[in-house]
Amino acid sequence: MKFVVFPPVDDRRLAAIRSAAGPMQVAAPADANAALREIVDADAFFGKLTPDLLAAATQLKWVQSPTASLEHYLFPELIEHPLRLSNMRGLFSDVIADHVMGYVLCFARQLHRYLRQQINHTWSPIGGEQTRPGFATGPGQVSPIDRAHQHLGDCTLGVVGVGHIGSEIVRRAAAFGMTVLGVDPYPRPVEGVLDDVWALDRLDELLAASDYVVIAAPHTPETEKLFDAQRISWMKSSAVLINIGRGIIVDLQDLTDALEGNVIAGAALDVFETEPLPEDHPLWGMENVILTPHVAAASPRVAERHLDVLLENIRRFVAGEEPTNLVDKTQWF
Ligand SMILES: NC(=O)C1=CN([C@@H]2O[C@H](COP(=O)(O)OP(=O)(O)OC[C@H]3O[C@@H](n4cnc5c(N)ncnc54)[C@H](O)[C@@H]3O)[C@@H](O)[C@H]2O)C=CC1
Ligand SMILES: O=C(O)C(=O)CO
Repeated sequence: MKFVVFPPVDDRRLAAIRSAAGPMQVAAPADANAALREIVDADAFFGKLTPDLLAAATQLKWVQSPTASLEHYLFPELIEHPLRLSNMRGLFSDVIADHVMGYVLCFARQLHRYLRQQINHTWSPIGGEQTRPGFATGPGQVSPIDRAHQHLGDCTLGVVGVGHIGSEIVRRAAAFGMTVLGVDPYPRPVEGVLDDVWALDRLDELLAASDYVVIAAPHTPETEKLFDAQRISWMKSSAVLINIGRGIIVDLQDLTDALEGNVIAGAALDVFETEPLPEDHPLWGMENVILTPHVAAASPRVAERHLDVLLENIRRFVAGEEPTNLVDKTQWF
């Protein structure tokens, strides 16, 4: 058996790969021509598979993608090929869920607006001029300041795509006392937190009920521009749209128009239809928008987890077992 790694990885990783591969031969070609020669009799591959490499392979059975998302990895010959493909999903679920809760807490407590004020040394409670929220209007009355700051226990968070990342978001939101909803084409309960994940035909119901809508779905032919003007208009006018899945799922122009027209109250985005977001895009200047540059998955643990998945799948391949994170190539996830 033979395993090819291309493009090359560092020496420490290569040593770990060789150790996991045991009796399986490991080739680490230094350039594309060498990779074309090595892949001819390879059984397994890790890295960036191109149409040329696949065409040269004669007995490839398993490929491990280095990324979670596959929209830039798949091509027609690969989809049709009988080989098994596994991806890197699940490595960042906890840290991305933390990132999402960061967005939620900013909007609930207006932290993103107070940060802007802090830069200008401005003391100005959002919602009004009073300096003692909760006491300004007398017992039992809700002051404008109180109204401008949410109680998370009163809020509903709806997740679109309850997979690895979506499940972690559901767990965290529930721990903050939020009501949680979820839709997924393959609904599976999030144990102890959300028994009834809805089928996709209830997406608009989820949108109408949620104060925070979080997109944690992959880019697939079905999710492309899923959030257009019409779908965004199903959301509450007080709601916030959060996207940490893929930028193409949200029509950026429609979202911009919706924010400018107060169709929804805010947005927090880590991924964009165009990355980097152009410098002159109107979203940069909106006070009710939080933008992060595709960093929701960034964490010091990712590199080790990435290697762990690869090594586990090499071990499984050698043992004749199914890889973890197997992908349905026709569905792109
Ligand atoms: N912002 C970032 O840095 C990162 C973003 N991602 C994105 O997050 C996506 C999800 O990652 P995981 O949760 O690990 O993957 P996963 O495969 O565990 O979960 C994806 C879920 O989305 C569901 N889904 C598929 N089509 C759908 C549709 N039309 N509507 C609603 N749900 C649908 C699937 O059934 C699955 O349950 C990835 O595909 C990737 O695009 C992943 C890693 C980092
Ligand atoms: O692997 C992915 O899909 C990512 O977005 C990593 O940031």
